Amino acid sequence: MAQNSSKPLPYPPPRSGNAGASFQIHKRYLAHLDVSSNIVKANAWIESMKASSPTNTRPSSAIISSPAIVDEAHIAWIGKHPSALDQFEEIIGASKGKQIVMFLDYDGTLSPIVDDPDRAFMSDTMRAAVRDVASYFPTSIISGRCRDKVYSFVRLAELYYAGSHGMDIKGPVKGTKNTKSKTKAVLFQPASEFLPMINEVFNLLLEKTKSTPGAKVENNKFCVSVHFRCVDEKKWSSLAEEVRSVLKEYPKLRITQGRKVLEIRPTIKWDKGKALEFLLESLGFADCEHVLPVYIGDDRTDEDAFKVLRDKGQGIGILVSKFPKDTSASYSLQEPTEVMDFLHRLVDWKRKL
Ligand SMILES: O=P(O)(O)OC[C@H]1O[C@H](O[C@H]2O[C@H](CO)[C@@H](O)[C@H](O)[C@H]2O)[C@H](O)[C@@H](O)[C@@H]1O
Repeated sequence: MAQNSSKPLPYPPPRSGNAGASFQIHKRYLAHLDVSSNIVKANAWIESMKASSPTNTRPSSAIISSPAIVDEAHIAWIGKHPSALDQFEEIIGASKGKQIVMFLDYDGTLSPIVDDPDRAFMSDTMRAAVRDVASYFPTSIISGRCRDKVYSFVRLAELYYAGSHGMDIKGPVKGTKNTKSKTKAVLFQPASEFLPMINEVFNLLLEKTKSTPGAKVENNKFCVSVHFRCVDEKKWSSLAEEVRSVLKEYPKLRITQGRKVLEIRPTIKWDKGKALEFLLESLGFADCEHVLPVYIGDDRTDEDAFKVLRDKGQGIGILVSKFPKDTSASYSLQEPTEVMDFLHRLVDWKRKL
């Protein structure tokens, strides 16, 4: 059994460099965070949701055997996924002779995580940073949210939007100066046949969960989110069981976990990674060597996009996280304010060219 410890964890986690390379990361710690199956039992969902969005910046003491191990884990993790701000020159170096194309997740990346999903507003300064970035580089928002909802938060008409985890893609009507092809209004909805089923399940989940204080069900058009953030943790198992009991009648739907949320979506082979590939193609960069996709995201569903970039050996994945997570991203940023700093640096660099 792991022991509790009173020694505070370093915050912010150490940033600089190669010190971490010599440490072996604590395997049990990361293994705990890695749940690769999409359909897992209710308890595993719960553990995964807790791990992906801890209530404070300290990893759960239940999975750490000593503070020294936590320090080592942090340092080793930063060694493997260094700050995209610290390594800015390296990232820029990789873009030489290439067109940077930006992909940005919304919640936890452009807006801080808050209790009420309807109030996850983006700051005006972040909006200005995204607008500036989009004036130099083709830019897409890829979100688990319903596309209209994420647009209502971002309100920038010049961007591409991929809502419902990439199952609802729409481009700007006008082409931008950065696109290689003459851009037509892109619209792609690979899961449209699931719409009636998703609505049915949304209503069933609303009914089923209404007796659980704090539970919230959100209709994201081609998927549904069941929020646990405001539910007493003692009730998480029964809430997860309610979700599972509804879903067992719908074998064509699957459940994935995010930050204190269960996400119900069609079983089709489509995710944020596929959306990234689709958007690159729509922008005229399919099989192109002269493109550098940069994807920034904070959640488990963003891993599909990080993995596409890693498997292609092309592009830059940046995970937004304050604590070690198993990830296919190469770099890290700690929180949305660091994302904004990174966007500013990109724009400043481009303006000086
Ligand atoms: O792909 P994303 O844009 O990151 O969307 C994933 C989910 O984000 C939202 O939930 C998360 O943010 C909420 C607001 O900060 C927070 O209350 C919740 O606990 C987080 O899970 C959104 O509401 C979900 O529908 C998305 O699936």
